[in-house]
Amino acid sequence: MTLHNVLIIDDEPDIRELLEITLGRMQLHTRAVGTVSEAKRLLENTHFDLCLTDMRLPDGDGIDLVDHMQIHHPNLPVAVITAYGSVESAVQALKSGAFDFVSKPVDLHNLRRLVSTALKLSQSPPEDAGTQAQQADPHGLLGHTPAMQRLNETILKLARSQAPVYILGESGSGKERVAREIHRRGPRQGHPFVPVNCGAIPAELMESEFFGHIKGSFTGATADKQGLFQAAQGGTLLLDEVAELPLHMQVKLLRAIQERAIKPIGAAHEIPLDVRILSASHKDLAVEVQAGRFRQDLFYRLNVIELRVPALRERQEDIPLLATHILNRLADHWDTPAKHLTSAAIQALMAHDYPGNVRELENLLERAATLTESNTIQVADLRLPHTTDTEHPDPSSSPQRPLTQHLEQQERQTITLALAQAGGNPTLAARHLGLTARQLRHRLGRLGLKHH
Ligand SMILES: Nc1ncnc2c1ncn2[C@@H]1O[C@H](COP(=O)(O)OP(=O)(O)OP(=O)(O)O)[C@@H](O)[C@H]1O
Repeated sequence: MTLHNVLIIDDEPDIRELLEITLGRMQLHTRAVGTVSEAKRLLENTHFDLCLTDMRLPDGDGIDLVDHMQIHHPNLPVAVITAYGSVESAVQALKSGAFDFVSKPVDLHNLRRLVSTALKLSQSPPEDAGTQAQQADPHGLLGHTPAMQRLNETILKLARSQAPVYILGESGSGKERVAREIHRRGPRQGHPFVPVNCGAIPAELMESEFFGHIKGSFTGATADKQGLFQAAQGGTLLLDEVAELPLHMQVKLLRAIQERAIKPIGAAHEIPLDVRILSASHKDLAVEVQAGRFRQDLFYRLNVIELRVPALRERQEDIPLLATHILNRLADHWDTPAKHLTSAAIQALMAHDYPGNVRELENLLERAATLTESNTIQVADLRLPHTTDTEHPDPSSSPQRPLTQHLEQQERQTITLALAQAGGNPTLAARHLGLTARQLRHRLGRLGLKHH
């Protein structure tokens, strides 16, 4: 077995020694230097698997080194050691491309976690965003437009970092899919990805949902319950619709992120956390902060890196590819031959505005594929607002009907998705939907969805 090589940069001999001893016990080989220039020299002719640098060095700061490595050694993970409580410099280092940080005094548990993540990274060099494999990947983000290629490239970079990412984009534009990709392409891939819809959990249950509780800690707590943070241990937690978090939860969340630990309700001790936090919203959080509805300190912690998912109307050229993919998926699902769009129908799809983005395209095609008997979908079958066939009005689209239908379809999709994400487990799906298991059963019955 080859020993992994770690470069330590710190000007305090005591800390250098402590780190060398600790990493040595982890069967790692170390080299330690005290200045930026020595580090740069060593990096030129020695292979390293990880670099651990202090922030304040005699001839520069840790950020200079992070910048240098992004250019000259982009595949080498670098982590910074920050002074106790200096959140700003940690955030700045993450923004510059450091994959993680530890704060002084260095906690050995955190250090070990960081090192093992880093070593996974250095074993798997970044992939090429444009590969065929990725385009054919059913879980990946489809799209050839420059906007999507840029997004895919950024995702691969962010997957290698542990920095919190705030994903901003219109409803249905693919924010959750982006978050899944960040998780799936990074070193946490073998661990859970837990999406939480912050708008769907009743405020009074939120603390227990997030942090868990101990049996008997409040009326109704009849058994110990693991919270969502613990469910995501080792993996990634997506705080979806994060702008909906009530202020009292924002405080608790900030604390959990800062301390990297949680305390279940009624528990005597904190539990250390190893969870990467991603968040998403269709609302602009900066605006929410200005309006006093979102805490600035939490915003600052979540929004270390901001990633915008383009609206579908900004990448119209991707619509044919997406449409074909969706129709093929439906055909697979229904076990029928795939339906095709006429070129006029493709044109019409490309000209549509999509306030509901990719999800709207999916719904629209599902409706068209369901209602069209033939294997070819024509413009009229799409029932786009400006292409409605006025000579043959559809009796089912009386003024009140479309909204009810639309809502029902949304509900159906949300529930189906939740069940799929929960691996078919209705209790888990109900929890993610903010419903009781009984409420979910009732809805499944009403929508005619059978669940086995
Ligand atoms: N680039 C893409 N390629 C393939 N499918 C996509 C892409 N973007 C989005 N989708 C699909 O569109 C649907 C909506 O995406 P997703 O749920 O990620 O959006 P969202 O922005 O999180 O929505 P919301 O704002 O409602 O939470 C999903 O079924 C997703 O798989």
